[in-house]
Amino acid sequence: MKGSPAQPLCGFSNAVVQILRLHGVEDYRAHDVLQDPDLRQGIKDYSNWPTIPQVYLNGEFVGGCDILLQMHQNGDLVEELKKLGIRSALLDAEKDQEKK
Ligand SMILES: N[C@@H](CCC(=O)N[C@@H](CS)C(=O)NCC(=O)O)C(=O)O
Ligand code: FES
Repeated sequence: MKGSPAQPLCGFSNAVVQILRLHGVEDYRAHDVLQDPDLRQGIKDYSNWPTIPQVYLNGEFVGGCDILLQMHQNGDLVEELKKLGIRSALLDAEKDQEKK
């Protein structure tokens, strides 16, 4: 990403942080490519993907901001988190809604 989860330095990186936060995912490793030109280029070569941010689940490249947003909207992100043993906080938020 650009910047850090606490202080994203680009709207695209910020969007990814916010989507993950919505699902209750705050404990992940983030690397600031603005601090490291080799990482900035190297991660693009590694994933064969031209832009930052890049999201990896269990070491597997998932996509950037657009793809994460799409996965958030179509329910895939909840499913992918489930595969990692992470229960999305959004599921509990929905339950709370039902109770009201
Ligand atoms: N549509 C992209 C938005 C991200 C994007 O366009 N990133 C640009 C601007 S931050 C980028 O990484 N450019 C190459 C670079 O800055 O090294 C996505 O889905 O992630
Ligand atoms: S830093 Fe300018 S669009 Fe991301």
